[in-house]
Amino acid sequence: MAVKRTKKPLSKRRRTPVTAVVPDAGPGLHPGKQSLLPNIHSSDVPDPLSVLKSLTPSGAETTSTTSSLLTIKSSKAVARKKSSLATAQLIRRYHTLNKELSKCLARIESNNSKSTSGLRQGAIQSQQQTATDLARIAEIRQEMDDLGGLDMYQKASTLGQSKQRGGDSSKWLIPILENCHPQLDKKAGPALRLLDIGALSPHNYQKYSSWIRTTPIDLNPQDPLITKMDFLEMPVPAQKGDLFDVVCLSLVVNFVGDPTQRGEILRHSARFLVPGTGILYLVLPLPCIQNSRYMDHELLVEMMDSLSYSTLVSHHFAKKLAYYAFKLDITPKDRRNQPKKSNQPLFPKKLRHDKPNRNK
Ligand SMILES: C[S@@+](CC[C@H](N)C(=O)[O-])C[C@H]1O[C@@H](n2cnc3c(N)ncnc32)[C@H](O)[C@@H]1O
Repeated sequence: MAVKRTKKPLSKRRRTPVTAVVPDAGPGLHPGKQSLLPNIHSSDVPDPLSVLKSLTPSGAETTSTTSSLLTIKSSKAVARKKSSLATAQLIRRYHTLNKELSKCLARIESNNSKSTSGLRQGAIQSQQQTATDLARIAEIRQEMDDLGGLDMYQKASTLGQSKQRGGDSSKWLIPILENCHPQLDKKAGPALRLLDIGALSPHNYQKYSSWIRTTPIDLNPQDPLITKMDFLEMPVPAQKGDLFDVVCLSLVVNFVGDPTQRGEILRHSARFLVPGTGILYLVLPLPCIQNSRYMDHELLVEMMDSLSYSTLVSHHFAKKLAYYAFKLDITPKDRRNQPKKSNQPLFPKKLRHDKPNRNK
């Protein structure tokens, strides 16, 4: 069902930078289960790849001496559960490190600008802080490497996409696209262009290739069919005909450590869509929406409205994930004459739900 939000009068709308506050939560983590997962350190996981391999369902112990089918099944289930926990822990630790890394980098950048303009005492303090941050960055990078780096994170996420864990998130989008394009002849060739950002597999939409043409991109492609590309540096299509009908950001925004960059990714997505019909498909871990002190459904919708996604076509909260489909306005703000932007964030970090068990 399409929910058309009433627009504020133009004079009341703010147009300053968006800072998307999406708290850390690994993909596929159920809010209620988070406290059961201790924070892991590199020393706790000496060789994540072998942990993952040994714990994958196919590696479950099912020897010929196993006395009954029931035992085989339960040992597989236990192995699957352990595998699930190992991947979830790895993903979560990677996210935490990524976020801390971004904070250190942002602080260094801000201290650099302070030390060129500020007072001597302040400059000394900034230099000390920068030295501390640089040392911490080295530790963080080492721990990330020890965990297997982005490559291992992606392998863990791919495991999280496997059918046993609910599959990839493309299936929720398909009925929405069918509803949005009722006249579309699915046999007449791939009429819809879809940009899959942060694609772990190039085959997520293969079943629908008769009517959807997919362009998968990723920072670190796991398949030669995926283009290596940082979306933030992806050039905006020069021709109208090169715009996309769908942009997918499935479990990507929460992956990004820096809140300003999260906002930038969402803002940049609007430049790739066909105005008036283009759909942004946004998937986030459910705790980002339902278990955060700073973010919730209403704030997300308000933020998206400020980025020219004023129509929430549909949303759905599953056990672990929140799915959103937003439609791009017919006249996106980026393509209007805008007054000069202020440096103040449009959505500063503000406490919305002060409850003890909520994510920070
Ligand atoms: C958790 S995986 C998401 C996988 C998949 N989309 C899914 O729904 O399961 C996040 C992916 O986003 C990619 N990513 C993050 N920032 C990106 C950027 N700026 N440009 C392209 N890919 C990016 C990462 O490399 C990583 O592979």
